[in-house]
Amino acid sequence: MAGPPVIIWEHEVKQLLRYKELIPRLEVALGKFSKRDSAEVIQPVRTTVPLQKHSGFLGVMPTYMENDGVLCSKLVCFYKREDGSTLPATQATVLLLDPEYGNVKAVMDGDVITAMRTAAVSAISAKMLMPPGAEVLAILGAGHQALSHYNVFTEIFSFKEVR
Ligand SMILES: NC(=O)C1=CN([C@@H]2O[C@H](COP(=O)(O)OP(=O)(O)OC[C@H]3O[C@@H](n4cnc5c(N)ncnc54)[C@H](O)[C@@H]3O)[C@@H](O)[C@H]2O)C=CC1
Ligand SMILES: O=C(O)C1=NCCCC1
Repeated sequence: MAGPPVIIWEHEVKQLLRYKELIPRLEVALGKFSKRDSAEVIQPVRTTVPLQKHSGFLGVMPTYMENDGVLCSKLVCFYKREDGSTLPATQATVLLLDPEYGNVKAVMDGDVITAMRTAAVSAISAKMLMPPGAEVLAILGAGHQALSHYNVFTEIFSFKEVR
């Protein structure tokens, strides 16, 4: 019978996730999603609960990959912060469940996953859409997403300049 869930903290997620492994896996997952085959991926549109008092939302993002035996959900709170606020704009947790029994197998910090997954899918779209020979990378903002996008874009492409 299942034991208690494994907890995977932020520093451990950071050690485990590498763009060179994440990107090919995401490309496969995106391909499966595009097939619209319910045995490959069921991923309903994110459900959001407004947190009006706090100018934010709770987003619930479940996915089931029957063929791969993967059942998981991200829970993410995101907020409109005041200019200059030092509070995080998003905070996320990812739960991995056993699809047969329904028990939670792992509770993972979702902040690094959110930063790296979002940037990795941008990089995948750039692989297909970026004009060949593009020399300048421009990023708006300088927060978490800006940094993760900088990291992955400079890891897989060669730019002469980043603005
Ligand atoms: N689609 C997805 O999967 C995800 C989307 N996001 C979205 O990405 C955005 C950024 O998220 P984080 O990097 O985590 O937030 P963050 O708070 O770490 O960074 C936001 C940055 O934008 C800058 N900024 C704000 N207004 C600006 C303006 N008018 N012009 C230029 N820069 C401006 C801020 O100074 C800050 O550096 C948010 O809108 C968030 O909701 C975040 C995570 C996942
Ligand atoms: O899809 C996500 O993940 C997020 N989207 C909007 C902001 C927070 C995270």
